[in-house]
Amino acid sequence: KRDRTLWIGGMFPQAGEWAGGEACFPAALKALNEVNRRIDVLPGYYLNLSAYDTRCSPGLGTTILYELLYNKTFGTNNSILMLLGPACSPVSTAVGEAAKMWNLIVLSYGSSSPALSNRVRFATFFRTHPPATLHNPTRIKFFQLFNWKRIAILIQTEEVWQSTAEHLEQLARENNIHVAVRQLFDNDPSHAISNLKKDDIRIIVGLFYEEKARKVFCKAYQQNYFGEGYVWWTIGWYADNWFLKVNDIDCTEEEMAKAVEGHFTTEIQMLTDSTQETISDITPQLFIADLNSTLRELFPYKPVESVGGYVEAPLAYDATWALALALNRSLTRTDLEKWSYDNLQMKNIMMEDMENTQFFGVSGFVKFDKQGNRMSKIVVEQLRNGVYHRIARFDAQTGIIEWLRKEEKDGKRCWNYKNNSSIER
Ligand SMILES: CC1(C)CO[C@@H](CC(=O)O)CN1
Repeated sequence: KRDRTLWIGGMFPQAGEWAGGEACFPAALKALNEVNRRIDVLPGYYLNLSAYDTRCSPGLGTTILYELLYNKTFGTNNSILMLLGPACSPVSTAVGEAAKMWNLIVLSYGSSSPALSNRVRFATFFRTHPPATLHNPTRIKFFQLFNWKRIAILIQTEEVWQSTAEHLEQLARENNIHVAVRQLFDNDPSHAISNLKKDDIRIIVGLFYEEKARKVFCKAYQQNYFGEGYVWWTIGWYADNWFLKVNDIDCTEEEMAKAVEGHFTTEIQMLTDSTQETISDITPQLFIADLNSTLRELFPYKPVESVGGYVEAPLAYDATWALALALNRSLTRTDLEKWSYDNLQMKNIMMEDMENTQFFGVSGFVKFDKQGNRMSKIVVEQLRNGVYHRIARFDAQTGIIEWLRKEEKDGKRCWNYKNNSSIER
């Protein structure tokens, strides 16, 4: 019986730079429904979500935070116990920095900016979406495996990429890998690429968004800086066939296919491969099947994969569960109905309970580190004849690589599929 209500706030972008809320809001609601059906989670209470669309805008997100804090939730005099979201990093940066002033815990499901790991600025911030810096240990692991001591980093001037590059340089130094060249570019990468060529760089880590990736590889093609002997590492979450959308560059599809052939990508694994039942007693596969059918109803004219935030939906589902489980622990230690934004003692209890929350979710094992970050596995893919193949999965916490192409069990051969021994530099 749930005759008492606890309130949480929610921020889900339905438009803007990244409309991740399109799929993440339905996923969060699914988890919330399951939580409210379970008699062992928040017994006696109904967890109510007051959710808003931030349109991925920091300004709008800030006004929504104000609404949630002051205009009470739908006329009740309840304060929200925690905030689920925001998704976009710029919104999390604005809201996350302000929220600590009200002792409000923020649990994002979609923010990748490394800056958000700063525990001084974002004292009450947690996320089930790992920071972009999580790709770096995997890059270093592969450089060590193939004895590459000399690399370059090509960086688009965006905070997320510059802070990722700094972290990568620090890891490289610690593993005596030499970052010979670090090239920044804003819009046109031509000059940066000619510098890489001049320095005879062979291993390049590219940190840029998809639209700039097309420019980079088109310019690389035009400067004949591609093919065997060069190993590019870029980002794995670009749209499929991103390199064939040539209407914003002056290269043909054939030229682009040549330029990008053989490159490697890293991306965070957001849906576990496991088939075991999760905290919500359903398997990850059943979760996805159920989400797909809901999204087909909500977005009948879109393939589910192109619904905003589809890939991150498991992170939103697990964030909702993490929040409910943390509150469930706090309920045994304090009277959450007496929560108010100046209650430091209760905030400390909720912080501790969030820090100690861990469970197996649809995105894999969920546990937060001291910066409020959740760690995940990283998947390495390689583009071969225009098709991405999953090569390996790496867990930075255990240092274990799983080779995913049995015929290349040691992974070594995955380089030599073009016999380009010249890259052993
Ligand atoms: C993997 C990606 C696309 C990285 O950006 C995140 C959004 C953000 O950090 O603003 C969402 N997930």
